[in-house]
Amino acid sequence: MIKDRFGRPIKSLRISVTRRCNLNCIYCHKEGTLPTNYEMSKEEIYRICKVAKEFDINKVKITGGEPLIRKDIVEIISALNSLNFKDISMTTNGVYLKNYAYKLKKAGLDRINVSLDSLKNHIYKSITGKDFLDKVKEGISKAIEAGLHPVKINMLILKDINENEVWDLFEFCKEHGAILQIIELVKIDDNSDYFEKYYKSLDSIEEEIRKKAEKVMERKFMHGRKKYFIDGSEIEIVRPMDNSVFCANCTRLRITPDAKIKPCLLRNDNLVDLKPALKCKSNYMLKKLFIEAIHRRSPYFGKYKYVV
Ligand SMILES: Nc1nc2c(ncn2[C@@H]2O[C@H](COP(=O)(O)OP(=O)(O)OP(=O)(O)O)[C@@H](O)[C@H]2O)c(=O)[nH]1
Ligand SMILES: C[S@@+](CC[C@H](N)C(=O)[O-])C[C@H]1O[C@@H](n2cnc3c(N)ncnc32)[C@H](O)[C@@H]1O
Ligand code: SF4
Ligand code: SF4
Repeated sequence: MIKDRFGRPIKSLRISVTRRCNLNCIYCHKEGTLPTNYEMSKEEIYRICKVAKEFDINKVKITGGEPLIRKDIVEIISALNSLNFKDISMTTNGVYLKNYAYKLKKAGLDRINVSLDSLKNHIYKSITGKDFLDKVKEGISKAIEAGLHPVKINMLILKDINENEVWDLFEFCKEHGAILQIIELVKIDDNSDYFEKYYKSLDSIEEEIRKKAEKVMERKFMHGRKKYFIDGSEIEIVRPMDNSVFCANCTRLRITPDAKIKPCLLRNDNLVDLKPALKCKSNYMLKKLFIEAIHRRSPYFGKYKYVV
């Protein structure tokens, strides 16, 4: 298992297959990617994943923009499935999920995360810009029916907007057999005004959850995130902001839609462009660039941020 200079093993690849999206969430970090017209082909994604497997990277997450906007998304999942990853997952806004759930499962997708910040139509619309709440709910039901497991519901907490909906969303997840994932708003250059206005620390929410929990677990190789077990259901908490423990346990390498390795969500000064190497027949250069990108990783929050 390959490790970076800070002893962090590289266990998963997080691939943004597009930057395009059918929603317009006000807070969106677009996985930290920069605007581009280039979108990797299915073949390029496959080749990058094949090289990742050679480094013992056994988990892959497909994200966006919105991954279900790509016409060839089912073929992409099939191609990855042929590489025998232990875990293929996707994060989606769920708008197109109803039609895709069975096809994705059949192609080899193991599990799915669906973003849903509110169960109220007007709030959902004010966050995403679109009136698609019912479509997302239908998508979630189909994903569960199709056997994608687990289905996680991503709820990003915004002050004075949806902070009082945690327990409604928890009940919704319980009814559907899904896991609730509560997410802290992350600041990026593009959302700093929004951040000042709507950032909410998760301290009080986590404390409330902790008091109700029968059991707590830590995902050691996933940022040390905490999972709380309540009434036969689960809540996972994602708290990246100023969190050196989160970064110290970061085991992901990211791929941008324009075929660059992105060592950290919050940086764009250390990208490694794979496009020239993708033009070569052999994978030799690709492998060298993977090693270079792993070498460029450093925990963003904590004392090592500026180590080069
Ligand atoms: N700062 C930071 N945030 C991350 C990182 N990975 C995921 N996140 C955030 O975590 C939230 C949930 O991401 P998802 O795409 O649902 O996936 P995940 O929960 O990270 O991964 P799985 O548990 O494997 O499904 C999103 O807000 C992501 O931006 C990371 O490496 N750094
Ligand atoms: C960037 S989206 C891409 C996948 C898909 N379009 C979706 O919305 O699920 C992936 C996840 O990042 C989360 N996210 C977006 N902007 C964020 C921010 N500023 N802070 C924390 N999480 C964010 C979203 O809520 C979503 O769950
Ligand atoms: S659906 Fe996902 S990618 Fe699209 S704007 Fe919302 S968070 Fe961003
Ligand atoms: S180092 Fe920290 S901020 Fe950067 S990707 Fe990893 S967990 Fe996220």
